[in-house]
Amino acid sequence: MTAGLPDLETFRVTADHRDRLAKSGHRHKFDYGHVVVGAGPALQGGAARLAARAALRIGAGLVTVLAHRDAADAHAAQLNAIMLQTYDQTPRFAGQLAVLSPDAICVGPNFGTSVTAREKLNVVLAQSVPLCLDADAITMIAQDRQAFSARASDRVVLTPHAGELRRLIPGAFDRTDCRVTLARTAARDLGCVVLFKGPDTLVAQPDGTCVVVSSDGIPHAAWLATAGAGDVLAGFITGLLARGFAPACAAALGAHLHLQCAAVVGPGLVSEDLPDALPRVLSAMLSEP
Ligand SMILES: NC(=O)C1=CN([C@@H]2O[C@H](COP(=O)(O)OP(=O)(O)OC[C@H]3O[C@@H](n4cnc5c(N)ncnc54)[C@H](O)[C@@H]3O)[C@@H](O)[C@H]2O)[C@@H](O)CC1
Ligand SMILES: Nc1ncnc2c1ncn2[C@@H]1O[C@H](COP(=O)(O)OP(=O)(O)O)[C@@H](O)[C@H]1O
Repeated sequence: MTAGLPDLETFRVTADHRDRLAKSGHRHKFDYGHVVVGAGPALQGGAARLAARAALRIGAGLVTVLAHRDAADAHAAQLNAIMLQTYDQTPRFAGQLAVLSPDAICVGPNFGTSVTAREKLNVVLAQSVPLCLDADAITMIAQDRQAFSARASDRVVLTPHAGELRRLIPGAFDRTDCRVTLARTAARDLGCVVLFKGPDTLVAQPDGTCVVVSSDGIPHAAWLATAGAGDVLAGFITGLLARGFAPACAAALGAHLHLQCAAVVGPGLVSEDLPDALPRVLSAMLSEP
């Protein structure tokens, strides 16, 4: 248990997690899953690219950024291993998504909250694969919570910070400031896995299960308070979803690895550094007996 968070299990990496994170044998890239990251407005693609790079670093076999054609030049100039697919009109977004046939999808990081962004979010919600919904996706869900709850399930992970969680469950914030209660309330009311970000990250499930991924004792964790760190976390989680980790496990393990990356990078950390610290973190973790 963690101080100040009674009755809460602390997330710990197990041998099974390590086995499943490793890549070995004769498997090929398609065996490790395909992540699609939905991107937003043309000149604001950085957050989607951060998520995409994080998903690739955590071992998804393929990662594609799906963007409007207007944004293609900006993305193409900055993507190499990550693939790029475009659509020319919002109605074609669904068709392109079907062609890509992802194993997990991330939407939210600078996705926008326009009418067309909402149409695309609805297409994503209709997919049967695991989803990580962050940032602007959460803001849109908060505007029509009932419709989301009717479609949500525990294959969906929402990753709100405190501002976003308040939008999702404003009434609960009037009743309590207990972060555990807030995370559990959101998971129960929305019917999906909720990762509540903060120095202590909470992962709650609709059945009330809740684990904490604590930053206690992790050097330099406070350097995660920087723009884009959450976008990277969304990418880590989506990559783990594509690799077949169950949503609550993907969320907690993703948050754990995120903290370990901060410890490796240290002071001066910016969000781009986090995915690129993952090889050192994974090498150390996978060589543990
Ligand atoms: N490099 C990039 O392109 C970046 C893009 N970003 C995108 O910018 C968009 C807006 O996201 P923001 O979160 O900045 O703005 P939001 O407006 O969604 O949320 C910020 C609001 O929530 C409040 N708040 C309360 N508790 C908070 C907490 N613990 N952490 C953060 N805010 C808290 C803030 O005071 C503020 O009013 C998203 O689409 C996001 O993905 C950001 O992730 C930053 C980096
Ligand atoms: N002081 C801190 N200690 C540990 N982790 C932190 C701290 N501040 C922020 N984080 C982590 O950094 C990430 C920030 O995400 P978020 O607020 O969504 O930022 P952004 O929208 O800029 O990407 C979350 O994973 C959060 O848990």
